Amino acid sequence: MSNNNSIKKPLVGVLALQGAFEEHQACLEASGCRTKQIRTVADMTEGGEVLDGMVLPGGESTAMGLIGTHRTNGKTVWEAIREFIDVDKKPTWGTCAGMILLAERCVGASACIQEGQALIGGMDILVCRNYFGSQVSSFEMATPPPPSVIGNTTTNENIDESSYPGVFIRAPAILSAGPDVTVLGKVVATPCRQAAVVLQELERKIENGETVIQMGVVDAIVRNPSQDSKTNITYRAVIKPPQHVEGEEEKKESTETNNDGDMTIELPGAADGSNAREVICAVQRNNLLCTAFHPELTNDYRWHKYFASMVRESML
Ligand SMILES: NC(=O)CC[C@H](N)C(=O)O
Repeated sequence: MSNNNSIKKPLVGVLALQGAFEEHQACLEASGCRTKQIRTVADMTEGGEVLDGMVLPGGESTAMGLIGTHRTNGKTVWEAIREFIDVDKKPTWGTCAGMILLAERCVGASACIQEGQALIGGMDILVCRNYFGSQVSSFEMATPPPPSVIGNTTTNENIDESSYPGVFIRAPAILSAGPDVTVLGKVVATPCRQAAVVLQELERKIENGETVIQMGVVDAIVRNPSQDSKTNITYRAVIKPPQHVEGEEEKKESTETNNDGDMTIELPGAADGSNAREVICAVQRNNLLCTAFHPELTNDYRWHKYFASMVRESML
């Protein structure tokens, strides 16, 4: 095994089934990485060089799920990516549709998939698809800047703490995040009409004390037992109403996950009559990074540089 990683440029795979993969490649290359388009399981190892990280781009998560879970023989691309994340612990970043794929739980209409959205999972978050509206209501909004790059920051590299131009295109929002997820950014935004209906239905169920498993609009990942001891658990993600113990101070945004994978959530409340809510737009959990917006559609490489630093750090 060659160990000259300090001079080796990281090799980042970009899932290229559909969506904005070429734009990600350009930004990653401008941030000191080499890139490779990934369409099949074989692409992930072909050529003898292992990938150091992976990016799942924006696009259409249902379409990507249909291709990514298609099995000809051997592993599906989704299974290979799960292993890449869980077993190899390689840095993986999902943007927009890619973030949906990395979520453990997802609400929002996915009309054509009966068994629920084909999620890869791994990030302990509940996302709402298309929260910010349809394609025509795409917009740009200031979002918090990414964390500063990890590792050897040269002193002459200025740390830019100005807001980051978030490009939101049919973007999902994160409604709640588990206790070991680091929230890297929040925005205040009104859900689109369709998302408001989904939220209302979720809120109604939660208020009635109903446990949400799959309610038509809720797609929850179902893990299968596998050979690997690390993932040798079968659970169905379940959303339960929050348990308020009398006298205990009410916890904001409480999200707890027990060992069965059940999740107790509290949805972000409407701030005022406009129904705007404070939702999460960027998170990290160990080797996983998710952003609801599209950093690959701007000339601001700060998020790509941050991810590149996560990848370099993992190679040490
Ligand atoms: N720009 C995007 O990636 C949009 C995501 C899309 N709304 C989905 O559900 O997959």
